[in-house]
Amino acid sequence: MSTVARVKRISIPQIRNRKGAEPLVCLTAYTTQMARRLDPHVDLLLVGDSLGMVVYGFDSTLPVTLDMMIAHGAAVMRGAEHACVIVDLPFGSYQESPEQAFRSAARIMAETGASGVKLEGGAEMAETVRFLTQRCIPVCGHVGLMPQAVNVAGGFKATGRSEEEARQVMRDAQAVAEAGAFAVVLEGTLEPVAAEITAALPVPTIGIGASAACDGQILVSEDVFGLFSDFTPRFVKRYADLGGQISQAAEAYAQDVRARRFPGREHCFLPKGASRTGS
Ligand SMILES: Nc1nc(=O)c2c([nH]1)NC[C@@H]1CN(c3ccc(C(=O)N[C@@H](CCC(=O)O)C(=O)O)cc3)CN21
Ligand SMILES: CC(C)C(=O)C(=O)O
Ligand SMILES: [Mg+2]
Repeated sequence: MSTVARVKRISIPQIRNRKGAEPLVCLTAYTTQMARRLDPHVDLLLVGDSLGMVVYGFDSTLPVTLDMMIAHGAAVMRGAEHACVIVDLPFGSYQESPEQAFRSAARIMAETGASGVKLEGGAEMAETVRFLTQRCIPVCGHVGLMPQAVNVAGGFKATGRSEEEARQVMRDAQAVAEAGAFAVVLEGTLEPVAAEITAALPVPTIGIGASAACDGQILVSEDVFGLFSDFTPRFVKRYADLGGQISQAAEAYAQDVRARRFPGREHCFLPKGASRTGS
């Protein structure tokens, strides 16, 4: 046995056991470098299919492929040692049948080393959630505003406004939890509905635009750091303006190159004995 002290990764049972305890801190990550920065501060990193919109510039998450999710999932795993890493199943990779979902999820597990997968859907996906969890694949549910359903919903719209919608989201959350999901993401859901669902479920709810009543919170990291501005959902709080800093840095670099201020002697490979400071 190794005597070297190593950081042990947060496990799926540890995430599940945080129900009603300290809030679960979650963010998305798509790259190794971002994962490295976030890893010490979060409980869970989600490799979200939102990368289709944030990284690839698509106007929905529908064009995202399983191969893209696997490439980014593996990249995030190379940068994260402490956080539990979960990968989204992309549109078209799981809706057809539990068997299709298993084949896609098994590729994610084997080829990325992530601890579990997330899939969108409620009661209609409960059978699939059970099929995966009974076959060694931890599943996180995702109900309420489901971005892969954008064409059915007619936009990215909050849900739970009518009594009927509220009952639907509750039914969906309970169905996936009952089917074995270790946690359920609640997106774009009115506060009283999110509070009721959180009280009813035996597993943690992770909210995005679903109020402080949830057992945890998640946001898209690029929204949090000011690196994405195509749109800003009202549930986003921005903690930095890295996009503005990149613009300023690019402008400064361009000015330096045009004025021949960059590169300086310290950036050059010089013959032996040449002075770096003199001219
Ligand atoms: N950068 C980013 N952040 C996200 O949170 C996110 C993605 N991308 N891509 C996938 C989905 C899409 N999401 C979205 C996108 C837009 C709104 C939005 O504009 N909502 C409006 C209300 C729209 C309505 O109700 O008609 C808002 O004011 O929040 C919400 C969630 C959440 N997800
Ligand atoms: C925002 C979260 C919940 C997500 O599904 C994603 O980033 O794709
Ligand atoms: Mg997603």
